[in-house]
Amino acid sequence: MMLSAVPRRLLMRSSRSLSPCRALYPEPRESSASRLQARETQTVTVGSPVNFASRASRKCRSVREREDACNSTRYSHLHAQYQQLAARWRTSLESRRSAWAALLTGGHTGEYQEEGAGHGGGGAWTGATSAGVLSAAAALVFCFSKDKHNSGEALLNAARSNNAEEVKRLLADGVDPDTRHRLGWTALMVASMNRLHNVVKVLLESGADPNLGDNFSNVYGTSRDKGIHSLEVLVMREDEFSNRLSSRASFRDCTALHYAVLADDLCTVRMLLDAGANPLQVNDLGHTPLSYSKDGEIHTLLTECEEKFVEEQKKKEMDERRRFPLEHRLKEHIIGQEGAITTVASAIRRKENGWYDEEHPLVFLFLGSSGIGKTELAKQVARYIHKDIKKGFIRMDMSEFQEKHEVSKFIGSPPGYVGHEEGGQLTKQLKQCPNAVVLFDEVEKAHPDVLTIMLQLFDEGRLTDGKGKTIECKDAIFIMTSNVASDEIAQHALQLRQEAQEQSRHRLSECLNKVQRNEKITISKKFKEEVIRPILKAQFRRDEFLGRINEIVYFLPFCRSELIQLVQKELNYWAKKAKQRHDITLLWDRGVLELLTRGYNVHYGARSIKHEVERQVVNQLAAAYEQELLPKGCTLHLTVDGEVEDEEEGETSASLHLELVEKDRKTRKLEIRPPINPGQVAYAR
Ligand SMILES: Nc1ncnc2c1ncn2[C@@H]1O[C@H](COP(=O)(O)OP(=O)(O)OP(=O)(O)O)[C@@H](O)[C@H]1O
Repeated sequence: MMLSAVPRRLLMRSSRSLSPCRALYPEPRESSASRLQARETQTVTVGSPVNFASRASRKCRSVREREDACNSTRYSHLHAQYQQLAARWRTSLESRRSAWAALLTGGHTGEYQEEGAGHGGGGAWTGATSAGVLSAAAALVFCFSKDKHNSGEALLNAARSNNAEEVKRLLADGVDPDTRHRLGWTALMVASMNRLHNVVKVLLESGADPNLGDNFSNVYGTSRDKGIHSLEVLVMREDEFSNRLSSRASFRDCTALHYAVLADDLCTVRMLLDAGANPLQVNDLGHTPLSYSKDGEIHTLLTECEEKFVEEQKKKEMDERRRFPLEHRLKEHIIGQEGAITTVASAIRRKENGWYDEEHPLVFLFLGSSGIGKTELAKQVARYIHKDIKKGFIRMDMSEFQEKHEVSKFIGSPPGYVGHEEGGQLTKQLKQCPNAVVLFDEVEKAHPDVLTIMLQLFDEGRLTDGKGKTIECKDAIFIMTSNVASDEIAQHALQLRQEAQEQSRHRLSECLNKVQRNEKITISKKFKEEVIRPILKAQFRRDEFLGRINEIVYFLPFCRSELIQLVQKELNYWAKKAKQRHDITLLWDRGVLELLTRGYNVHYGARSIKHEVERQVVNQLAAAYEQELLPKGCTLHLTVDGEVEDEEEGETSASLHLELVEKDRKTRKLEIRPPINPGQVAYAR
């Protein structure tokens, strides 16, 4: 059932509960015991929030019944625990109330007595004390506690007791307005739930964040997470937060605004919205504050604010996109592949700004050899669009759908067939996020029937699963990757680079000794039409399939400067690991980068660089570590023995070795015993 459908009825208590903290409330003319007894005789309607809310007392009652029936030791124990807790909380609450009362009235001189250490912390004062006998000094000692934890607790207590002056004073003393209760909520949440307007105002003025979410889930979940008895959690929640909320419903990630709406408090809702509370923020259950509002002023206000907020957010995103274009973001993660990045970013820009055909989803085909950044680019696009990459990125390995019967794995089997209940791999994930970035990896391996389904998906922007349910996904982005024609593309790119190099050499050789390479190349239209299109047509056999692809994106082999960046990235990765795991600082020369680029293999792309670094550098580090040659906290210098020629061709006798940097900055070559012998590693193209 959608919680939003019945949130208020289930989340809020319509009458007072019979929990231990209720029995402790200082209602003057009735003793706690008689109240507890009276409440135990109340009839509780099954399924109503009252019934729902009075679990602690029901537990207590059931304990007694069972005790009478079978004298079970287990339940006597629970009962005893309950009694003990109730007594402890009575003492604690009464003393706190006394302290607050003393503070509020300006304080009286008198005496106070502290209970044994470890009993209830700062608030555990003797239950015999009352507001009258508590001295102002005692109250001040209680509230002026210098301990950070205690002052955070004091803030929460002051907020709960509607003591705005004390809240102000504590905040002026430097207490963090966003301090959390040990069960997860903040003072602003407490004040919002309890309609304490002055406290809300003071907290917001002091910079309390209205968009923080509660870490408290429900009584049982929190009890499990924190390792605290559920009764104690229940008592704390009722006593120190609110007794009007269900103990079962989850409140994780509820903001102060969610609570103000639950409390039906227009004034607090206004204050929070004015202070920048986000009306679109969802809690753990995916509900915005609006889902908890009744029809009326709060509902209207929140609806208006949601619309305004969406507009503002759009504006902000536009500004952000202008200041930091998608191309720049992608280039932070992807080395080279400028053509691919520009093509993809331009298509997404068209979509984001409303310059697109909203009837069809965006479809890309990424072509190029292995390990060259196709998957990485798809992931980065998903991260940019969705932030939450887990749901926003769907990856389908199309080699799993090579057989005709595997179509059912893709979209689910029809009723009566095996696996009908499970649903399809694609449809299940698309249902969760219909505007996801979907990667169809190695699409050339898919069975033609699967391609037919994909064509329907690309063409109509919707998909019908085995159960007959239709998923609308016109806003999704579909990316297919393929290694088809990768050799031709690589060959063509290398040829273009060579030609560009020749031209540069020709132009510059007269004035420069070293030729400056022009490494930017563009795949020609002629090559795409005459070489690539026929290969794709032969592979996919259908013009309409190719016709539905918005952009065919070409990924090219890495040039020299890109290889240097890849090696640098890899070494940075290992240097970070060395520091984190072993407190070792790793440094290297430029020559090391040059030498490691020689491990590049055009068929394996960036993966070949990763493996080369592992072989030549990480192996040495691991062996030196094993042989205890690396003192803790040392600095290592990775350097090259021999000359690394600048030319890409030919062999070199150069090799890598590790040096230990001594305290006087002198270096000492590490003698790593076999099997690692870097001197024997020769680099061949
Ligand atoms: N251009 C690049 N910039 C940075 N890292 C890259 C680049 N290309 C590949 N890598 C790294 O190499 C690894 C493999 O890359 P990726 O998965 O994107 O390859 P691919 O092109 O999809 O190859 P395949 O077709 O084999 O799946 C990843 O760890 C990725 O980070």
